[in-house]
Amino acid sequence: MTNAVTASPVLVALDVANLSELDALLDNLQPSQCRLKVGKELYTRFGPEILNKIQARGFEVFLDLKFHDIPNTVAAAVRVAAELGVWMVNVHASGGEKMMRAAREALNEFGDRAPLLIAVTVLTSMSDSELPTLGLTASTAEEQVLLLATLAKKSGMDGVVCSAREAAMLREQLGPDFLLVTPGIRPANSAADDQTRIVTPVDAMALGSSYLVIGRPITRSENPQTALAAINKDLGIA
Ligand SMILES: O=C(O)c1cc(=O)[nH]c(=O)n1[C@@H]1O[C@H](COP(=O)(O)O)[C@@H](O)[C@H]1O
Repeated sequence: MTNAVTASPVLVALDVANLSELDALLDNLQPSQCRLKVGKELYTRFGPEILNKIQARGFEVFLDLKFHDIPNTVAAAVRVAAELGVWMVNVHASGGEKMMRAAREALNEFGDRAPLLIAVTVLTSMSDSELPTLGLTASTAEEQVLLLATLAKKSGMDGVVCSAREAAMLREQLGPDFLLVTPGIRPANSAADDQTRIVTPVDAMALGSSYLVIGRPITRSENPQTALAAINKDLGIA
């Protein structure tokens, strides 16, 4: 997508439970400072209307519903996301090559207006020790991330969601243009919460991240705008 409204790589995760919390955040944040991510909680409660509301304020939106289903269903879902005008949408890479290719083909018909299509690899809340419980033979999350990211690139994805801890390895293996969207970002001295594979914003960019997904360190801070401004400043963005 062209005509980006912000130079910031920060995607603020709007994981809020009600409209008053959302409105407080929307009043506090500016489209020139960040993009916004609408996830399962907000979307399940309010539906596509919530996207109109946020986009009407000038924000570009990452619709994070992590689609994972049969190819026909996922293709139809990403097509609707494109019709809703979102800037980025995601699917689970573990849905496989056929599913990802179907999603890609569905978006091709939108040309330049197609949202960026991103595949989730291994969730940043997951640690190496959990992999065997899923029947995965990779001995580390990094190994599984590389496998899924390589498949995602081959299947026509614009990039992947991964931990910034895997960003340098993926940047080297998959080249300069493949987007690396990294959650699990924690400014120094922030609580890790339920994330296990965490990295600071500055380190994440240095490791090769394209976009940083940041939720609670901004949305639960006393002043979200100040928290975001501090992160942008650290990243050298006015
Ligand atoms: O796809 C995502 O955005 C995502 C993938 C992943 O592996 N880990 C992950 O935390 N996320 C999302 O990134 C956000 C992180 O929020 P905080 O942990 O509050 O910064 C949440 O909205 C998660 O749903």
